Amino acid sequence: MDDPVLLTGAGGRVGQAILGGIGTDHDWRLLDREPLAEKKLPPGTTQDDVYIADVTDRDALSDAVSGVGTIIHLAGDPRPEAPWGSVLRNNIDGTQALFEAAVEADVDKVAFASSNHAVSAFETDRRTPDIYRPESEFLLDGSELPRPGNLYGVSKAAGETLGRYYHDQSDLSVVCVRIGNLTRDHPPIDYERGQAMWLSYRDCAHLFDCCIRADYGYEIVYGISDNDRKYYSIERTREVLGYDPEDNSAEFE
Ligand SMILES: NC(=O)C1=CN([C@@H]2O[C@H](COP(=O)(O)OP(=O)(O)OC[C@H]3O[C@@H](n4cnc5c(N)ncnc54)[C@H](O)[C@@H]3O)[C@@H](O)[C@H]2O)C=CC1
Ligand SMILES: O=C1O[C@H](COP(=O)(O)O)[C@@H](O)[C@H](O)[C@H]1O
Repeated sequence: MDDPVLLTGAGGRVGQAILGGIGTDHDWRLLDREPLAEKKLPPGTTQDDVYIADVTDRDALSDAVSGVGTIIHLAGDPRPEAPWGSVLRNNIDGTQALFEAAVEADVDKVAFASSNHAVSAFETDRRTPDIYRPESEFLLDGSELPRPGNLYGVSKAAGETLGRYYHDQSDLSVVCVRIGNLTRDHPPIDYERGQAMWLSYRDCAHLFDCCIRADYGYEIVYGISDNDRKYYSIERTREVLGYDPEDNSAEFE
């Protein structure tokens, strides 16, 4: 197994979903630019395992990645409406710094938090809302070119391309997970798009556990629950990572 695992953006929603599900299964290092309250640390992890640093701080990153087997890289600006200055700094520069540090430290694997917004412009007026419904056969499978619907999506497509570059330049394994809509306890209400791309907290934790344990080269996969409504295929996620989701937004309708 590829422990210790560095989790960037550990204090956020995705980070906490992961730690809530598999917090006791790995030896963690947690990085965030904000301090992490005790309640955000899984059992067995202490403030000594926490790095309070910005991902654009290359010296701090070099310290945090030393001796690490796998990195789950979540830190960044998650807002679909985020302005260019913020995604350029936090998402693109930060992700480049992260991959560079990973290669320099001989890390084995990086799982990168990409997004549905890297491909959200596939949701044209002609296709929607039909593709959000169970009868639709329209499926993206990760082999399509990015088609971002906003500058945040552009930054995620850039992160995927940085991953491709660093994988090709070194033996770093990279999986880019195009995460759907992570919502705790139940799918988003009255929001068909969100129900089609719902990722439950337990499926999220299981998915990133698979990213730590599986063997891969370079992959782009979708990260959603096994929803009846879906326009993202999770076949590749199952095949390459062994992902076996338990939740389905249809069970809440
Ligand atoms: N929540 C969701 O449904 C989805 C999230 N994602 C991606 O997953 C990742 C995590 O998202 P969330 O947990 O929802 O966001 P969040 O805002 O809840 O958490 C992000 C965490 O990263 C930290 N952070 C932000 N910029 C940083 C920087 N420059 N250096 C160090 N730490 C920094 C923040 O302090 C925060 O704790 C993001 O990259 C986001 O784009 C992708 C698709 C869907
Ligand atoms: O990438 C992300 O996607 C989710 C879902 O997008 P939405 O536009 O349907 O809300 C979003 O909630 C999350 O904040 C973002 O990081």
